[in-house]
Amino acid sequence: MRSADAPSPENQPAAAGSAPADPAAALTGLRADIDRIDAAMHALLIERGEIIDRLVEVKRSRATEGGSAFRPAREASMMRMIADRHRGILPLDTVEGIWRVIISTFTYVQAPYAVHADLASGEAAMRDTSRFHFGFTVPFVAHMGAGAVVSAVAGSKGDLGLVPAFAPPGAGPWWTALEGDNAPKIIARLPFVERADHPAGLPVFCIAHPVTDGAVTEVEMWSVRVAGWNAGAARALAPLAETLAVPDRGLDGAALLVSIPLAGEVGLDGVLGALRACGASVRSAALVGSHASRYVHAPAGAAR
Ligand SMILES: O=C(O)C(=O)C[C@]1(C(=O)O)C=C[C@@H](O)C=C1
Repeated sequence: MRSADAPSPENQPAAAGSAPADPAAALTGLRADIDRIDAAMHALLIERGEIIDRLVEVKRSRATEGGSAFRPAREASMMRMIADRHRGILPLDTVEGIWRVIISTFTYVQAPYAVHADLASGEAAMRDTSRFHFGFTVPFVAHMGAGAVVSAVAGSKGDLGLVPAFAPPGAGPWWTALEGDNAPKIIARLPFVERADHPAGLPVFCIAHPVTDGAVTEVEMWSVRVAGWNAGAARALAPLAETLAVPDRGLDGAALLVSIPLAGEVGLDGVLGALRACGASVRSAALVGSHASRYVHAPAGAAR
């Protein structure tokens, strides 16, 4: 069998600028090549499904495996490999979207789940993000507010939640509901592959029951409650860690969701120290998840 990525010799494209002697025959031949490639890709997807069947059996035999099929670390590394090896005229967005749908749908066939999304800060962008990353086979459930999303995930067997990775005006401290060993956790930040013109670029946190296998811990997410929150503390934190801050319990209380890269120099102690140095007192700090570090992709030749 000829390799799917090599055009048949008789269908080699004419050299640039030179028209083929028989354009109709050339078109027929090129379409035959496209049919051959489509059939090979389809056969590979069917074979991928058979591999997933075997993978499910292996997972069942391992004590470490939980009920959910999500493996965020594996997904992040796959998306990075895909972005790195991509070339040619097909836009990276398309390649990324195709693989997101492949992976999410194969996750779904392993263990069905729904995606609960918070539409409170706009429906169109959140729907686009959900469909881009999870396709149309995985059911989409709309909610108004991140708290409702967290509750839906907590009450489900293995569903996912999507909430904006920013605090819209009036948002509450939804992440405090992630405190506690058995509460849902942040397991990913999407999109995996970040770039300025991403077609589904709304930054979202992905929430699920705690991942027992395959969690990615490059960035830890901490829920921190402080009293004495003030403008100086907010300014001191800004260069140290990405933080969502909303009012909490009384006039000068704040609930913070702090992203702390494990490879970074600051760490949780540095963040808490900076808060204290500005007169804020730290009431509690709880780990509420982790995710892969941002993978910023720039086109070849552009600065990363
Ligand atoms: O590698 C796994 O554990 C899989 O379940 C396979 C697969 C995939 O389709 O590639 C699906 C779900 C996981 O989140 C990661 C990858």
